[in-house]
Amino acid sequence: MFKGLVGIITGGASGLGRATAELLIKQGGRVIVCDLPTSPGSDTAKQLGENAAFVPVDVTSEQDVKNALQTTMDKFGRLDVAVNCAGIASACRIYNFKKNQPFDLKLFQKTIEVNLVGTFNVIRLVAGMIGKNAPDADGQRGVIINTASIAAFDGQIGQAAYSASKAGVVGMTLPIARDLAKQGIRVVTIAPGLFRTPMMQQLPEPAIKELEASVPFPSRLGNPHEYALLVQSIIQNTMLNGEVIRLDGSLRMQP
Ligand SMILES: NC(=O)C1=CN([C@@H]2O[C@H](COP(=O)(O)OP(=O)(O)OC[C@H]3O[C@@H](n4cnc5c(N)ncnc54)[C@H](O)[C@@H]3O)[C@@H](O)[C@H]2O)C=CC1
Ligand SMILES: C[C@]12CCC(=O)C=C1CC[C@@H]1[C@@H]2[C@@H](O)C[C@@]2(C)[C@H]1CC[C@]2(O)C(=O)C=O
Repeated sequence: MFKGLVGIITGGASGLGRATAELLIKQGGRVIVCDLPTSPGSDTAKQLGENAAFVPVDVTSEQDVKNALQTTMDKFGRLDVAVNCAGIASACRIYNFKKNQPFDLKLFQKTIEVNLVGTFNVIRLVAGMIGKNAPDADGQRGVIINTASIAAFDGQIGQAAYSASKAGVVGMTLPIARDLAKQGIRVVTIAPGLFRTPMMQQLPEPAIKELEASVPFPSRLGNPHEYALLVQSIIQNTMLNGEVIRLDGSLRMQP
């Protein structure tokens, strides 16, 4: 299905990113796994086989992302798809009245820096390389897929930083799609609900059970493969552009 296709996946060493790398390779694609040097990215790429390579990347660094693009060119000669999965979760109330402590400003800045600025940094750099592709019969050169969260719309208590970072990803989806439309590069954002990944598994199992029960149907955490299936569908469907797609079993998170 994806023979000849080359993708970059940030946050590709874990969770949603890793499942996406697995599916793209299974469908005949080749993948550059980008993740922090401290991540298991190198082992992940080995497990994925010869159609994968790992490049240590902090998505907030211009130089790191440029290195990843250089490796993509050297190893696979082109880039068709970028999937932005790198992200961090944070939780802090705006003011802790028991401790007389305001929200930690550094935590707010870090969350925005990785989730929003990091995603933007990758988009602005991959666009140049995807734009070099010859257009297909439909005039398309490639696709950029971002990961927001339903917290962009129904942010919970303690989620001001995380929700703001993801709302930023939602907000820039349409204008960037418009910026890149003439080059035939599509931009689509997925807003996942609750997925069973290491990010979620920091929570104790009883808390996870409670979260699962809050999902109308199916009342369970999403499987990362289900996220990857949506990535596959976005790649295949050229009409999808400038949109944010919720993938959440119709969950609307409570305060
Ligand atoms: N798991 C869930 O329920 C949901 C996750 N999301 C979002 O999906 C994305 C993927 O999350 P998961 O797979 O669940 O988490 P995860 O924690 O399993 O994977 C995230 C990956 O991003 C990498 N990463 C973190 N900071 C980075 C940086 N500065 N540069 C490069 N890589 C970095 C981590 O090393 C990790 O491998 C995140 O953006 C997250 O906010 C959104 C909604 C729900
Ligand atoms: C805030 C949540 C839920 C309540 C809890 O006990 C612990 C949490 C920390 C991780 C959060 C939880 C929830 O808000 C959903 C998100 C924001 C989760 C991190 C990723 C998350 O699954 C998401 O982005 C959902 O859309």
